[in-house]
This record gives sequence, C-alpha cells and structure tokens, in this order.
Amino acid sequence: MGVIGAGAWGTALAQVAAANGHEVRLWARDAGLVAAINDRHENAAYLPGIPMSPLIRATGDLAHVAAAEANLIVTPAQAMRAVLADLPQHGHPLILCCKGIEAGTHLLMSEVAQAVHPASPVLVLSGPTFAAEVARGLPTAVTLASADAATGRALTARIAAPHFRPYASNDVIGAEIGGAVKNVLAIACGVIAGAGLGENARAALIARGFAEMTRFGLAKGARAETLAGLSGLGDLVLTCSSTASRNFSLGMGIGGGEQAAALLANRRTVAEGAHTAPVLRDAARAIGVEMPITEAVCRLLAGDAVHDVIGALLARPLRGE
Ligand SMILES: NC(=O)C1=CN([C@@H]2O[C@H](COP(=O)(O)OP(=O)(O)OC[C@H]3O[C@@H](n4cnc5c(N)ncnc54)[C@H](O)[C@@H]3O)[C@@H](O)[C@H]2O)C=CC1
Ligand SMILES: O=C(CO)COP(=O)(O)O
Repeated sequence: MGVIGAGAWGTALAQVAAANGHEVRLWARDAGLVAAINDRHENAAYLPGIPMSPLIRATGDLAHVAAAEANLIVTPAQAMRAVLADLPQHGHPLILCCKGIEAGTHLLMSEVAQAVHPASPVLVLSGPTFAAEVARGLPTAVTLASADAATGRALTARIAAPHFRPYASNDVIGAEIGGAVKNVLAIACGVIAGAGLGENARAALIARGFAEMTRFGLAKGARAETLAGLSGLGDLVLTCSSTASRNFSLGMGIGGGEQAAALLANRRTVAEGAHTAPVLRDAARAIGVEMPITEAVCRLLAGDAVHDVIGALLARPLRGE
C-alpha cells in the first residue's frame, strides 16, 4: 500500500495500513521530513509523540509509491491535482482521503483524480477521523465508497483493522461532498462557540447546516443516506463539537474577534474549510442551491464583523423547515 501526503492524516492512515503486517510506502514532499520519519519513526512535524510502525518507509520519490497495489491520497485538496500529475500512471486504485472542492474548476476530488489518472479506479475514504486518535489506535468507522463493488470489497478488507472499520458504499459523490461541506460548517460552529452564543445555537447550526449539505449533495447526485451516514452527519457532528478540529478552532478565533486572514497566515497545518467555503458558495450559486451558512462563513473569512454576519443570518425571512 502507498500513502501520498505525510501530514497528520497521511501518517495516521499509514499506521492503519501497516496494522495488519503489510509494508507501507509514505510519500512526503519535504526531503527533511522523509529523513526524519525514516531515522526516528515519528512524524514530529505533524503527529508528534506517536511512534510509527517500522513497516512504514518514507520516500520523496513518487515512482516508489506508483507500483503499490493501491494508493491513499492525503495531500491538501488544492494540491492534489499537481501531485497526481507527477505520479506515474499505473492503473492501480486511488483512494482519495482529502476533503475539499477544487478552486477554479468547482470539480470534486474524484472528478479531478479521474481526469488526471483515467485508467485508475477512484475511491473515497471519509468519516469521523481525527488523525491523532486514529494513530493512537482509538476506534472509529469510515465510509469507503467505490463505483465498482469488487474493488470496493477488496480494499475494504485490505484497509480494515480492529480499531478502524470501513463500511462499503457505491456513492462516491455523496461520500466526498459530506467531508468537503462539513469543514465549512465546522468553521461556523467554531464562530458560535468563540462568540459565546451558546449550545442551543450550535445545535441549531448543525441541524440547519446538515439541511444545507443535503440540498447541495442531492443537487450534485449524492444519496441522502450517504449524507446521513459516517462521511456526512457523522463527520459533521465530530468536527462541530471539538477544538481538536482545525476548522472549528479557526472559527473560534474568528468568533473571539480575531481576523481570519491573520489566523490563516499563522497556520502550518491545513484548515480546508477556509479554501472550500468560497468554492462551495460559487458552485452552489451556479446550480441555484441556497447555502446561507456557507455564504455567512465566506463573509467572515473576508473580514466582515461577526455581529453583522450573525445578525443577517438570523434576520432571514421565516420559512418552513
Ligand atoms: N487531520 C485529520 O484529522 C484529517 C484530515 N483529513 C484531510 O486530509 C487532507 C490532509 O490533511 P492533513 O494530513 O491533516 O494535513 P496537515 O496540515 O497535517 O499536512 C499537510 C501535508 O501536506 C503537505 N503539503 C502542503 N502543501 C502541499 C503541496 N502543495 N503539495 C504536496 N504536499 C503539500 C504538507 O507538507 C504536509 O505534509 C485534508 O484534505 C484534510 O481535510 C481528513 C480526515 C482527517
Ligand atoms: O476531517 C477531520 C475529522 O474527520 C479533521 O477535521 P479538521 O480538518 O477540522 O481538523
């Protein structure tokens, strides 16, 4: 198995893939990180304090991962196209684990991957999975979506570990839309927490956010039950409930009165919702889907005052649920 991207989530997934005794190749862009992982069996930059399996070998050469039976793709979403373009064509499955929508094209990650590697089956792995918990061996479950049932079954069996339980699905679009949209909603929930607006407001936002995710997902061809499953509602609840989420934490900072631009400039790790929000807003407008919470997050990211944005959201015309 190969893993492309050695941030927190790529490193945690390499641990999962090594859990049943197989060798794993982990590609990182940064040569210093490759050497550090191979020397110390720890990714001190992105997942400090967690010993990595000796079955994991880091590499800086994409040709070394291309031959693997399958590759987990775990780069930031906006970097995925460029990295896949450098990956030699091999026809083996690509399992997409990044959560986002491509800026400029509005393409989902599966559409980008299929365009760059037309001979590879493209799957999506998504669900409630804070990397540090998964890497420490704490239990969770994910959706593994594949258009081809046989490929999905084989990879579900390959990835499953006692603490990591993949559920097979054939709804690739549904699985990826849940993960992309929940990051934007998590920023909004963080703003509610940071501004001290209370637990009722947070729960209301999760429910109305889920309605928003469902409207967009259905319009894009997702199935409602996928959106209500691990990769949609499951991940939404996780990410909207914890400061362990980078998106939620970003929102908390904004809600507490800090400027989004300053918060983003000071981060080393990715807060995907900040990149996804304007793309999602434009993609939704283009197909006539109303997404008021996403619109509000975009205003907050652009620097509008929290009080004004929340006020405008609450002043929307009353309507049926
Ligand atoms: N951390 C988590 O708990 C989870 C993250 N994800 C998703 O996985 C994806 C990756 O997230 P993390 O591993 O957490 O990110 P991270 O912030 O921990 O690390 C990002 C990694 O990508 C590399 N990188 C940055 N720009 C790049 C570029 N232009 N080309 C190639 N590599 C580049 C960095 O060097 C670093 O190794 C995101 O889409 C995220 O939403 C999904 C589930 C859980
Ligand atoms: O996707 C995640 C958990 O499933 C991680 O969320 P954050 O990117 O907000 O930390």
